[in-house]
This record gives sequence, C-alpha cells and structure tokens, in this order.
Amino acid sequence: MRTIVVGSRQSALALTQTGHVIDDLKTISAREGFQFDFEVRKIVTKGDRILDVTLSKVGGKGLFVKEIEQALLSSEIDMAVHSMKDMPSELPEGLINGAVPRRVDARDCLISRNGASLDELPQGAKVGTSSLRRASQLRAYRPDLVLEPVRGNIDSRLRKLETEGFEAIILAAAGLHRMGWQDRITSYLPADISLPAVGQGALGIECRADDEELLALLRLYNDRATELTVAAERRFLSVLNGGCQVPIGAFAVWAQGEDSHFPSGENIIQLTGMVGEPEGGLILKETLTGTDPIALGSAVAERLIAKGAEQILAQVRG
Ligand SMILES: NCc1[nH]cc(CCC(=O)O)c1CC(=O)O
Repeated sequence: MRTIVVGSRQSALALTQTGHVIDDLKTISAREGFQFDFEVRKIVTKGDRILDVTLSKVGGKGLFVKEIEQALLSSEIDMAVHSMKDMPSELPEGLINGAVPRRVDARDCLISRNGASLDELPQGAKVGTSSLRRASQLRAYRPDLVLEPVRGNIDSRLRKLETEGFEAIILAAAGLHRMGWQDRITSYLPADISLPAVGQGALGIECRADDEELLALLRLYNDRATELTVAAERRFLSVLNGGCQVPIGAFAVWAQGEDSHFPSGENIIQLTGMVGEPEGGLILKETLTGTDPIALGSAVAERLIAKGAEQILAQVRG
C-alpha cells in the first residue's frame, strides 16, 4: 500500500475540491485494484499570504502554485489539485498535469443581495469583481454599473456582499457548486455576456512526470473531452501571452458533430475567444471550430491579433 500525499492550499475551496478528487480517486483505485491510500498536506502559498492585495499588482496567478510545485519536486507531496484557471501555462521541468477530470459548469454567475438578475439591477448599482475579464464584459453590457474590486476566497467575497454595500458580486459557478453553495446563485451569466476564464470549472492534477505508479491511476481519471477543450483554451491564452491578469476569456465545447468539413465521428472542438478593453468600450470575439486543439487555439488567437488584440493587451499591461 502506497500513501499518496496530496498538497492543498488551505482555502475552503481548495480543501473541498482536493477532497472530491481524493474520493473519486479512491473509487477508481478500489475498482481497478490499485493499492493506494491518500493523505492531505496543507501548504500556505505566497498568494494566500497577500490575499488583500489586488493580484494583478503583485504578479498574478503563479503565486498560488510555486510553493506547491517546490513541494512536488522535493517529494514532500506527490500530487496537487489545481483550478485550471490558476494553473500557469508552462509547468516546471519534471512536473506534468497527470489528469484533467470532467469539467463542471464553466459559467460566471451573479449573486445579488435582493435576488435581482443582471438586467434587473438598479441603475448605477455597485457590483463586486476584481477580474478585468468580468469587468470588461459587464461594462460593455451594462455601462451604468459601478464595478469595484472584491478580493479574497469565495467565502470572504460572499461575506463582503453583505458587509461592503454591493448589490451583487460575480463569481465562477463552479466554485459555489463544489462548495455546495449553489443556492446562493441568483442567475447564470450566458457566455455571450460573460465569456468564462480559460479553464474555468476544470481542475488539473499536477504530479511528478516520472511517477508512473500514480500516473497509471490518474490516466483513468482523465476526461478526454475536458482535456482537449481546455487545451484549446490554454493555447489561445498562451499565444496572447496572457499569463497574468488580463481581460481575456475563452470557452471551448466538444461536439461530435455532423459538420461536413469533418469526417463523421471525429472530435470537433468549437472555441470562442475574447479580448476586451477594461472599460468595456471594445470587445473582440471570434469563434472557430477544428479538430486539433493546439491549431484551433492558435487560430482563434491569430484572428483576434488581426483585429487588434495586442494593442488592447499592451495598454492593459502598460
Ligand atoms: N480566481 C480564483 C478562482 N479560481 C478558481 C475559482 C473557482 C472556479 C473554478 O474552478 O474555475 C475561483 C473563484 C472565482 O473566480 O470565482
């Protein structure tokens, strides 16, 4: 019997999704006759220590994974569950993403204090989001709203909805579902109003590239459709050099379509990508289909670059 040590951040969401993954892996492990046991080890990351500083000011998403990757490389832990959204596009030498489990709801959602939908929010209502992507798209749809940052874990953001005078906040539906807090969701934002972040609603399981024993189990947990759609989104993001906090969104779906361009039965991915000005004045968007996620991600990015995406991103980074 081998004990797999699973590193996790201490946030309620990280611990909860790590717990769900361990439950799933235990089921697969027992069914397939593996000899694995699991144990959670909590790790405090730099991102957790500075949760009150706006992330885009301190260097972005890598902040949540660096310590975890060091613990993996030194074999202090064997695997770690990440939100795909927070996983950098390049993993360090020696580590790989061993499985992408089936994605849950990828949409953004609105949690409003009085049950109002986005359309029903009063003129000039104060809405909380720290995401440039959400702000850009919300401003394009409802220019009257007053958007203000709301940082912290989802539990503290929900608290701030009550204590800091917001009419509503925007969160990823996936986090609320995983926490069992889906009752708090007032309405789901359709992708044409708020295109989700790259990888939103999906998880990635990082482990050492040479840990064949564990990889054999993780392969059985991988969901091919999620792996390929998220790969297309991530390729799109990396071509746009979007590692840090940038107003970029993407969402890919998997269709086993009858499209005449593709031999029947082939896996067809439809990818929509968007780059928006932070003030919502201009939203660039493009949808393409293809069978190769890498080529598709690049193609959508190139289309947006041709429309001026790099100028928008240069302004944001500037
Ligand atoms: N930005 C932080 C983050 N990273 C992952 C999730 C949860 C949802 C997911 O798995 O995509 C959230 C919270 C949010 O954006 O509301």
